[in-house]
Amino acid sequence: MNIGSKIYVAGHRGMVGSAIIRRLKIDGYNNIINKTSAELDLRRQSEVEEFFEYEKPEYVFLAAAKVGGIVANNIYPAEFIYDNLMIETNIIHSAYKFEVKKLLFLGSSCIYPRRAEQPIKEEYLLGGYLEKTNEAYAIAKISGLKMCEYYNKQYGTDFISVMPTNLYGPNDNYDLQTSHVLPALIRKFYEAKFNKSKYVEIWGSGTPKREFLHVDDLTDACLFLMQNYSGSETVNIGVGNDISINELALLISDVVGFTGKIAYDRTKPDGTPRKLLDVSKLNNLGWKASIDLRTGIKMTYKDYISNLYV
Ligand SMILES: NC(=O)c1ccc[n+]([C@@H]2O[C@H](COP(=O)([O-])OP(=O)(O)OC[C@H]3O[C@@H](n4cnc5c(N)ncnc54)[C@H](OP(=O)(O)O)[C@@H]3O)[C@@H](O)[C@H]2O)c1
Ligand SMILES: C[C@@H]1O[C@H](OP(=O)(O)OP(=O)(O)OC[C@H]2O[C@@H](n3cnc4c(=O)[nH]c(N)nc43)[C@H](O)[C@@H]2O)[C@@H](O)[C@H](O)[C@@H]1O
Repeated sequence: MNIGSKIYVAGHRGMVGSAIIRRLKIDGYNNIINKTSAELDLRRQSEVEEFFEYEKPEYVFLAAAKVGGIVANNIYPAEFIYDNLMIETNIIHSAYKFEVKKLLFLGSSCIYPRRAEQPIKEEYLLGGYLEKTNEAYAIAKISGLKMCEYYNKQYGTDFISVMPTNLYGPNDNYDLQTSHVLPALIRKFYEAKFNKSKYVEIWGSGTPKREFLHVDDLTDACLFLMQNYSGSETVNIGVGNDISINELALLISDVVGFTGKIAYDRTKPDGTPRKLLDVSKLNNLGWKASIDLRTGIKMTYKDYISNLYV
């Protein structure tokens, strides 16, 4: 990939896609193409093929997907499997058909078995049952990474798959019904402080553990892998440590400056008890995360506040 290469970032308005674009521009790439879902619905095969035939991108970052937190995944499994299977199938097949030089597919740590040994190595894939709350999404993501593997095997393509852990950062989704835990808690603690509420309600028991990676670190890893890695084996992207949801809530309340109490809505699901990625493969390739969680949350909170008043 050089600065004049034609690069298609699918999902460029999302948290990950927008971070990839930001970074590509900083690095001087000047031939980036993209389309919103209103301009090109990636679930439509013929439209996607027409787009690839016309644009002939050389490199593709596949960051378009139907994405959401635990409750959205649990309530809308049909949408999560249909949208994601269609988007992946159309883009991966078009990338093969119109001779894309290299494609990077973004999966997710929820592809691994619910009870996987911790930390989770790449080879634990398909070694056990999936977590029910995001099974539909996970099956679609497993299909996507397997498509990359099979196309590489049969057609000799250069499609790589990365499995990021839970992400956060600027341009995240702050809708309290559909968001992930970190943006939801930033908003809940901010609003509770603003409204002088006595407590903030978090979902579930607070005991599940999660690993959080800032999206700028993710982007750095994706560009590093696009430049330095080829192969059908997936690569985990994470920070290598995790914290409980309770600890996360305390950290965010501290950053925001909320002094009230935390309450628990136990009618909401806990999901996977733990999903800490083993990132030794990525570390051995020469990449490590650099943004620590407190610093990342401070940066994200600042961004959240600045967007409230625009
Ligand atoms: N967020 C996380 O914690 C996390 C963790 C692990 C992996 N990932 C992976 O990272 C990738 C990006 O996630 P994200 O958090 O950036 O998601 P996001 O903020 O929800 O963005 C998703 C993007 O996909 C696009 N999209 C959705 N449906 C589409 C369709 N039918 N046609 C065209 N575009 C469509 C949307 O485009 P428009 O804005 O134009 O509608 C949106 O910009 C996904 O593959 C996800 O699985 C995310
Ligand atoms: C990365 C994504 O992870 C998702 O799983 P997953 O980490 O459980 O998704 P999250 O929605 O981030 O929830 C993580 C944990 O935080 C708890 N939690 C506490 N308060 C809240 C809140 O206000 N909002 C949210 N959303 N959670 C909250 C939630 O019950 C769960 O135990 C998958 O469903 C996706 O498919 C994807 O893989």
